Amino acid sequence: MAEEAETFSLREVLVAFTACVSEQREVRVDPYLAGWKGLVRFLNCLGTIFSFISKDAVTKIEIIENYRNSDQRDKYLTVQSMVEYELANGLVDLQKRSEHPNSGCRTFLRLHRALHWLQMFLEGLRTGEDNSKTSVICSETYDASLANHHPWIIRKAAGVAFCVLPTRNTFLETMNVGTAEEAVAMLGDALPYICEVYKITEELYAQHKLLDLP
Ligand SMILES: CCCCCCCC/C=C\CCCCCCCC(=O)N[C@@H](COP(=O)(O)O)[C@H](O)/C=C/CCCCCCCCCCCCC
Repeated sequence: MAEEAETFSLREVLVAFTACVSEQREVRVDPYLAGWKGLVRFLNCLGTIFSFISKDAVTKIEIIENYRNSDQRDKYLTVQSMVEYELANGLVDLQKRSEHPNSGCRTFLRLHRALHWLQMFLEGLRTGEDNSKTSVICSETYDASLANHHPWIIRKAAGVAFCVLPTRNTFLETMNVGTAEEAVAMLGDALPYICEVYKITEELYAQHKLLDLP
């Protein structure tokens, strides 16, 4: 675990998200997944109580990675090309999970919702008081976002896990970018990029009426 903590770098994660948006305002899938993989590495350092969360994230990352490693890899280069390809070929379960339970669109939507939480959580960390509780920032932002899509049992388990999170400054210092102040400055630089990735994806999914995929 200590080894994983050493290899986690907030800088790498944030750089991945800053590389997501192309000049055509498309969201590139590979850096998006790289960003999530870095976050999962960080989550694994926080203790086994978070394993059920990281396992679910890894499952979803791997589903999309498998598309990127398949014969159809080019169709999954960006979120836009993925949506276009899967919809045009009837590869998305729109009403009920049945023939295509792990479509790229459905799986990406789960990560996209989690990105909304991440955006709010990082903003809460960035603007919080020195000794504010990460657990409170985490549960407030979770309740305002992802929790709306989770059943009671997951919400309960998540609430219990959040209780072990350290104070804000300790949390910021584990990010391997220097002092808490330096981590805050880096978050300030990177958050607009994360917000942009979220906004573009949200608009795309809304345009195609995909925001409630089962
Ligand atoms: C920059 C460093 C600081 C931030 C560190 C954050 C680290 C977060 C790393 C990963 C976040 C995990 C993302 C989880 C994706 C969840 C996707 C999802 O909603 N899955 C549910 C629905 O899936 P289907 O059943 O429809 O296939 C699934 O039911 C969920 C299961 C697991 C529970 C998810 C709880 C998520 C809580 C939010 C993350 C808390 C991490 C706190 C650590 C600071």
